[in-house]
Amino acid sequence: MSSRVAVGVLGATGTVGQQFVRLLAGHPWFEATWLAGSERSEGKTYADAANWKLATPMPDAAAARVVQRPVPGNGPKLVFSALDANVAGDLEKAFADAGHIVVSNARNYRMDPLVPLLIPEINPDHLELLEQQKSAYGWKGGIVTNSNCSTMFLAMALAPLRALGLTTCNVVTLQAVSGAGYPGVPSLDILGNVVPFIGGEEEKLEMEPQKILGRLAGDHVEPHPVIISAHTTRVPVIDGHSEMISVGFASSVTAADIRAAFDAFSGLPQEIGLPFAPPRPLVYLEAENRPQPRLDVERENGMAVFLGRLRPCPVLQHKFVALGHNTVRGAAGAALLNAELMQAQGLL
Ligand SMILES: NC(=O)C1=CN([C@@H]2O[C@H](COP(=O)(O)OP(=O)(O)OC[C@H]3O[C@@H](n4cnc5c(N)ncnc54)[C@H](OP(=O)(O)O)[C@@H]3O)[C@@H](O)[C@H]2O)C=CC1
Ligand SMILES: N[C@@H](CC(=O)OP(=O)(O)O)C(=O)O
Repeated sequence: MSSRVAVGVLGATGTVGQQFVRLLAGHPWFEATWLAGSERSEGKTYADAANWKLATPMPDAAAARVVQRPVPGNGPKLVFSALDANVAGDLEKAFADAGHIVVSNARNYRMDPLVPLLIPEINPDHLELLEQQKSAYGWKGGIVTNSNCSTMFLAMALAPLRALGLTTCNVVTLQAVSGAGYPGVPSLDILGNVVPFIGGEEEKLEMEPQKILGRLAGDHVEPHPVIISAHTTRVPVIDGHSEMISVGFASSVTAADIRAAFDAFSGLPQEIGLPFAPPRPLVYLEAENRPQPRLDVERENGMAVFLGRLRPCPVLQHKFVALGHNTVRGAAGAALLNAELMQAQGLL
């Protein structure tokens, strides 16, 4: 019998769900024993239900599992959610109510004041909000979320700059098509093209980092005061969101200060050696034409954020490029790291 903790995946058949299934197959602590989908998939084997789009083969154990109906109370205590946001609100709440710990990718509860919007390298203490959920909402379980994928890479890059007096940020994203799920953006809209609109994305990029970078003050998070302006675009890249970031500070900061802050950035996952923690959360690439999605996004198992091209900005003070894997560090991998931290802290 396996000594790994049994876990479930809601939305296991989708783009992010498939990354969960792939990453969990080799996980040292967790074992996916329960895979759930919509009515479309219920009762089929995972092999028949999932339109597998990853370059690695579908894990054998998952292929043979029968996809379940997402009924609260069924399945293991810990469930990862890769649910479509149209249904995640009601379903995740019902699972938390029934005693499950829901570690979610969906946007529905990210800005709930009592739900941790967790990046373990930045705000592990925000997990203390789980206790408040129990008393305020009466849930027997709880909900922890990871951020929007573009927010993830921006917040990771900005976190070490707080100590330098970060005040303002302008970000322009170039987001991969896998961010829109499957089948996602029609090929005739995206091939040879750039679409300068992703619904709701700019609002999330402007608000979520303030909560993530904020300070836990008893029963709530005081948002970090950084002001962010975001432009988001969809580009014909398969995996990997690039971000062109400019930053301003309360007083003059040198490029050397920023590089030192990037290079020194590390957190609790690295300190306690969580299985999915990248050795360095931020990896600065020296070449003048990096990071690039095709060359860099799969490095470090897709769990690090790659930075480069730090240079002066004549409008704010400095500018640089960031890149991250949107369905790994921006979604399934981030949720796995969140759950690893919770397991290490005895919260599961
Ligand atoms: N793609 C990305 O890069 C990122 C995505 N996210 C978020 O993660 C979530 C999943 O995204 P993604 O994988 O791209 O989406 P997909 O559309 O690829 O997958 C959606 C999943 O939800 C399931 N589902 C849909 N309706 C129901 C229902 N009524 N009951 C139960 N299950 C249902 C689907 O099951 P079935 O196949 O059986 O119909 C499928 O497994 C979304 O909330 C998204 O916003 C977050 C960060 C990054
Ligand atoms: N909107 C993101 C993916 C996503 O689903 O984000 P969110 O979980 O914040 O809705 C993208 O298109 O790349």
